[in-house]
Amino acid sequence: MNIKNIIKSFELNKPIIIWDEKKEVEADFVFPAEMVNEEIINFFVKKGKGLLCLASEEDYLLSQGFFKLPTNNLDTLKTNYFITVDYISTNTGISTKDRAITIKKIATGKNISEFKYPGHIQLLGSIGINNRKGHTETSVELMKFLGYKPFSVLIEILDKNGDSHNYEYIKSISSKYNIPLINVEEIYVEAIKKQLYVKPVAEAKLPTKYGNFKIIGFENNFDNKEHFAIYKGDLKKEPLHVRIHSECVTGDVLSSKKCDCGSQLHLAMQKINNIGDGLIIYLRQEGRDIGITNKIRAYELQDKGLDTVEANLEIGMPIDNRNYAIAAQILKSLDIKNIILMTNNPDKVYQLKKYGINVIREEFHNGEITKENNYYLKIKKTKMNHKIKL
Ligand SMILES: Nc1nc2c(ncn2[C@@H]2O[C@H](COP(=O)(O)OP(=O)(O)OP(=O)(O)O)[C@@H](O)[C@H]2O)c(=O)[nH]1
Ligand SMILES: [Mg+2]
Ligand SMILES: [Mg+2]
Ligand SMILES: [Zn+2]
Repeated sequence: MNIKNIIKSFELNKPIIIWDEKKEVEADFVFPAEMVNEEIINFFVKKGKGLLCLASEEDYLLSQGFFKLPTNNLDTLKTNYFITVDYISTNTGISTKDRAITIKKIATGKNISEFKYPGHIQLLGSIGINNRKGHTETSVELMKFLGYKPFSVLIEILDKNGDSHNYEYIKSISSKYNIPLINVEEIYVEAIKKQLYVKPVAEAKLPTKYGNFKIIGFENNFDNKEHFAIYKGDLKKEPLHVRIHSECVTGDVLSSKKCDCGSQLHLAMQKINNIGDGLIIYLRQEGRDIGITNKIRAYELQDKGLDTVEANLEIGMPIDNRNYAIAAQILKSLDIKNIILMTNNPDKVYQLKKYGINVIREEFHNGEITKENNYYLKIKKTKMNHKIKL
């Protein structure tokens, strides 16, 4: 993401385009609300043609007295619509001049007492990029880390025929007007690198069968799950040995032989105890983050002959739903940047690097191979590209 180009575009009174390939190429023009003017609104409604919206943080809007529209919850995209408003001194509210005034007034901190409603500016509440990766959240987040006030104006782009979701058209608009095209995912990654949603809040001794460790608890505003970490020695050691372990209650707690999880966890504890310095992050991502009940559903199908990949797909779940942004956040909260990662899973390495962690190298980390987990591990190796030695 080229931040200079984005700011340059705004300074030339041009928007940027934020697009989302996952939502079948939804693309919106986006501009900082604090800089809005008639000319840009005119461009938005002429070339964008969708619904003109002003996005801001939900908590802020609520604190200013703006409120949400009732919903029957049938909108699967979960757009967080607030009321529509016009600034009190506007005329009909619909002219580009009126709309620019309304937007500016919201961005300068006016509260609901100075607005008429319903009106012509649709308000949207951002619930944070960690909770939802929509245009609302990404555009507000982008404003924040570019140093603008956290208010964005946005409008969905419809093509010549009035259709949305046309990537070729969006690319052509971007090059015709020389407007930077930015992906939702790029903004998400940048937010994970720049912001800190997690902080260590408690630490205690944890003597174990495998050595004397310390355990750390976190305040987590990222996904609100109770992830924790254990470590031994000096966390300042560089590069630090790190194991990022996803919860497997059947393997870790019940000593199930169906997988290698419990043995991998204990091996990591033994290794770190021997090395003297290292960290294990225990992520509450049961069942590759589909939850224990879904994992049991998948196990039921595996009893009937499906493999671990087919079973997840059969119950309508992704093969692997894990996002390691939270692991990158925990490392960042502990001031750890350079690591040796104990894993056979290339996706852990790929994602951590993407989120700004310097994985100096990966250390092969085989658990116990049993007759019960052999087929499962073979599938992980062949279908999920894990570097398991069988
Ligand atoms: N959905 C599903 N999840 C499983 C199955 N078997 C194990 N898991 C989950 O897979 C995850 C394994 O976590 P890890 O051992 O940290 O990760 P990994 O992908 O094996 O990668 P490395 O061990 O680092 O090489 C845990 O969340 C388990 O609960 C299965 O058959 N189906
Ligand atoms: Mg939209
Ligand atoms: Mg594993
Ligand atoms: Zn397991």
